[in-house]
Amino acid sequence: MSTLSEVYRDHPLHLHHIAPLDFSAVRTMPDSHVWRPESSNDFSFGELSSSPVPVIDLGDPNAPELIVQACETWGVFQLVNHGVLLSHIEEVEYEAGRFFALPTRQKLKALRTPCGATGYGVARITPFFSKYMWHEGFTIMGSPADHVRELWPHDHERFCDAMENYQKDMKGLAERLTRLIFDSLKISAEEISWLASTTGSGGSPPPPSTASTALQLNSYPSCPDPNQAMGLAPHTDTSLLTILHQSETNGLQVFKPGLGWVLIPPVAGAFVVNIGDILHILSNARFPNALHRVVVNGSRQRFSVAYFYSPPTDYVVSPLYKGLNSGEDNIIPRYRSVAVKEYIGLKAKNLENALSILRT
Ligand SMILES: C=C1C[C@]23C[C@H]1CC[C@H]2[C@@]12CCC[C@@](C)(C(=O)O1)[C@H]2[C@@H]3C(=O)O
Ligand SMILES: O=C(O)CCC(=O)C(=O)O
Ligand SMILES: [Fe+2]
Repeated sequence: MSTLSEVYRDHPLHLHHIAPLDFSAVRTMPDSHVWRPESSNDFSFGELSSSPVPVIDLGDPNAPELIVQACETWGVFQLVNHGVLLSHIEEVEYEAGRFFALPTRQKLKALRTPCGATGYGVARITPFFSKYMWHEGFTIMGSPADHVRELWPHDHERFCDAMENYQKDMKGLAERLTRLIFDSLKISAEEISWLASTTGSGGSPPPPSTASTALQLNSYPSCPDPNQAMGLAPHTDTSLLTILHQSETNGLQVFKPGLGWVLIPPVAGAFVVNIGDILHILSNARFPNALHRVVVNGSRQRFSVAYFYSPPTDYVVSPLYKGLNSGEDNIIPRYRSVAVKEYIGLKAKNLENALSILRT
């Protein structure tokens, strides 16, 4: 089976000639980065909406129902009391900050290779937009050692340990959430045999989990003209689900039909969990794949860390959710089946039209 980085390497976007702007060197907005000169008219009142994205306590006995409800109405929720050590979150934020604070010529040593998916660079969705984003990223799949060894020859282990510990934590949490959501959708255990079992029965060790995962460090430098910039353009994630930690600066917004762009304010210690394209397909469109974007700030740099969790690359995704009541049985599938790696290829060519290509 191919790994996630191999699959992304098979679908290169030729971003290698695009390096992020040297944000520390600019005092005015280069035209290449100016969005919406016609003013901020799509920052609708949704931002001031009185119905915020739900904040759910994972220790609450009603958490499963609350999560499914949030998945249905928003495709996104915030999660507190999730059991992940605060020190692990802080270490990742600290190391990410240390990386992005390096001088540009240092960061460029970690620049993604021509077809590579990992390392320093612009967002993968960049070629689909005519303007550049006010953003720099660092993509990790497994160990980041090869990218950072050169930057800190005597001291790269701290960075690597923080990223690897955090990925372990995220994997555990993602498995827990996936199991909870699939149980609620009455999707049988055989259908998700790829999910590591925590209740290894009969003394046999649980099967190795082969989920596809990636970690993305995001930095949005402070911007001389935030109203004309875009931190991260509107997109949905390619994952089953994404677990995001944002620093204490506002910026993340989700699009809710009928409401507009709604701010997801940072809540101390919370994760933002959002539904990606793959769970949207698996749920037969019962759960929306949350469309989200990031706006930038005039005085503060913003950071976030996103963990993308998906089934193995050769897993065939199909609408498994058939309705909860017998009357709803045999609901018509809205999408045709698609292997994870095939879907990544469709997205590399078509971005948000990838889903409509699969529509039955
Ligand atoms: C596992 C993933 C998920 C990726 C691609 C690959 C590594 C980097 C991820 C992101 C991170 C930034 C937004 C996004 C839209 C982007 O441009 O790169 C994400 C994308 C996706 O969700 O498709
Ligand atoms: O920075 C954020 O809050 C969101 C990042 C994001 O959407 C992503 O990495 O896919
Ligand atoms: Fe995203």
